Amino acid sequence: MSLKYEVKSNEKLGRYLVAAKDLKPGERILSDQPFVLGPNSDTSLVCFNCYLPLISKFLVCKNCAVAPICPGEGCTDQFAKWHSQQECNFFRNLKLNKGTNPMTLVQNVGSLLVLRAILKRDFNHQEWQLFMELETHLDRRRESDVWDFYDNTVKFIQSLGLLENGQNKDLVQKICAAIDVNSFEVRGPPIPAIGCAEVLRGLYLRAALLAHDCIANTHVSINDRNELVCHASCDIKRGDPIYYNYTDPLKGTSLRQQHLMIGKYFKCTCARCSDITELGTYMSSAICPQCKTGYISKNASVWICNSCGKETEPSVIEHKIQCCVEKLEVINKKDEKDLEEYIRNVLLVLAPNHYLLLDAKQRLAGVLRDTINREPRPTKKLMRRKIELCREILPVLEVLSPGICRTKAITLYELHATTVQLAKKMFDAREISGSTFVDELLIAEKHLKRSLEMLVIEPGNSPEGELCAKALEEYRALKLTLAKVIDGIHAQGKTYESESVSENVPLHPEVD
Ligand SMILES: C[S@@+](CC[C@H](N)C(=O)[O-])C[C@H]1O[C@@H](n2cnc3c(N)ncnc32)[C@H](O)[C@@H]1O
Repeated sequence: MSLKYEVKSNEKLGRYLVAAKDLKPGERILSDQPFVLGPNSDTSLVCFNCYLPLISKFLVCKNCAVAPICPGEGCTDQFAKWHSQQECNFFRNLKLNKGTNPMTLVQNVGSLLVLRAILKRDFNHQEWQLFMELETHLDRRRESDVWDFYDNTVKFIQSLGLLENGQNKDLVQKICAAIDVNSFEVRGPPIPAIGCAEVLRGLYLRAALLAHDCIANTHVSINDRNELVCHASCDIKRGDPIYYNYTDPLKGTSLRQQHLMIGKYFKCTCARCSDITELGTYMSSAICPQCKTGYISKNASVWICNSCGKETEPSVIEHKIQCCVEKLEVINKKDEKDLEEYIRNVLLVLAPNHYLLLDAKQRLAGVLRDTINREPRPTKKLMRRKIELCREILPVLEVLSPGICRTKAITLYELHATTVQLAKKMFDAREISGSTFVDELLIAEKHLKRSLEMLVIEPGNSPEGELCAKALEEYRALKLTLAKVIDGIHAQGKTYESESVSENVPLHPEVD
């Protein structure tokens, strides 16, 4: 199969990938196995073989008698194994020749990824060369705190005798930098019965060449076996750069730029970063304190209103926004009332799609989902509110993550689920006719279909892949319910006629 991408290089981006042919949304561009994968520098202890967190006890590998591994039955077959034969032999020699004991590795688990990368030098020379060619921004790091932060890792690697005569410590700093600048977050194996997992970092030599844009044209997923797959999220024309978003698209420009500058050492100049309205979403804007109708956005150091054109003193507005940030930090983000109150108050200060409001709305939709699924008789009011929140979030996602997007797929799935639940409740209570019920089910079907179109590219063995399987079952069930309701209408001697419920008007918006 011919490659879907080519590697190019320019002064601004360094090396980057471009489409070698026209690419369609959902088309696979590349897949990649990790060069190295491992825990973060601040992680707690994990099994050296499968990366499952080791909470209270651990065993050591029988062969090397050094590497901490899962207790009891040992690691399950489900997850990839990282304690290779070469590493095991290396540890065994350390134990025999230097008296290295398991506690040394336990205390240095944050340096394991660097250790595993340096061991590749002797066992996979070709990949090692590619790894050494990655962008590191080493000179900029030399003057920063991060250089001192990795001093312990340098000392640890040195103590293992891995730096040959004359090889300077910069090699370790370079490995740390290559990992920081180029790695992807990877979900570690979930703890059985608890479900939560460590966040790992994986370095993928081909995917590392993807350049950044705050409006990506790709969708990246990593499956349980740690394979990374990159799909086109929208149409990409031959010769166009292939972009991945290194930051969180649901954060405002200043936070995204801060993240890119600190972690990746560049100032993003993409279309979204160059537009004070963030492509018309006003995601970092506030309500103009002067005209009270327009939105003020920051242009260089000036806050200016899009309606009355007046400027607002930066310290005044920045103080207000900071209060909203701090308030969100302290409220109980699992409490419906706290979140509702926060949204109510902050709507008086910030533009309606401000990223703080979107964050609170997403959390509230999650809380409502849990309540609706838990309660035997959830109220219509709860369901309507959840539908309203999904409808408010979706248009912003359409602008910021056009095409295939994981958050959009999940939000559409949630919107479909609650639309079905609400319509069913009202139909069972004879509050709506059979035809209105069918109309609502058809709207839900449309949302579910769009969600499925995005979820189908998720790996089967990921939470999103599992959601895809569930959504498929629900799609079949929805089709059956639709047929049954239409049959019921016919059995009454009537015909189904669309009552054309507008999608934007919540069904029967009276309060319960
Ligand atoms: C993950 S690496 C990408 C591969 C890298 N260009 C190389 O040649 O090895 C990330 C680095 O690429 C550059 N880069 C990626 N996207 C960029 C962008 N939109 N603007 C400026 N630099 C970018 C920055 O130097 C960044 O630290």
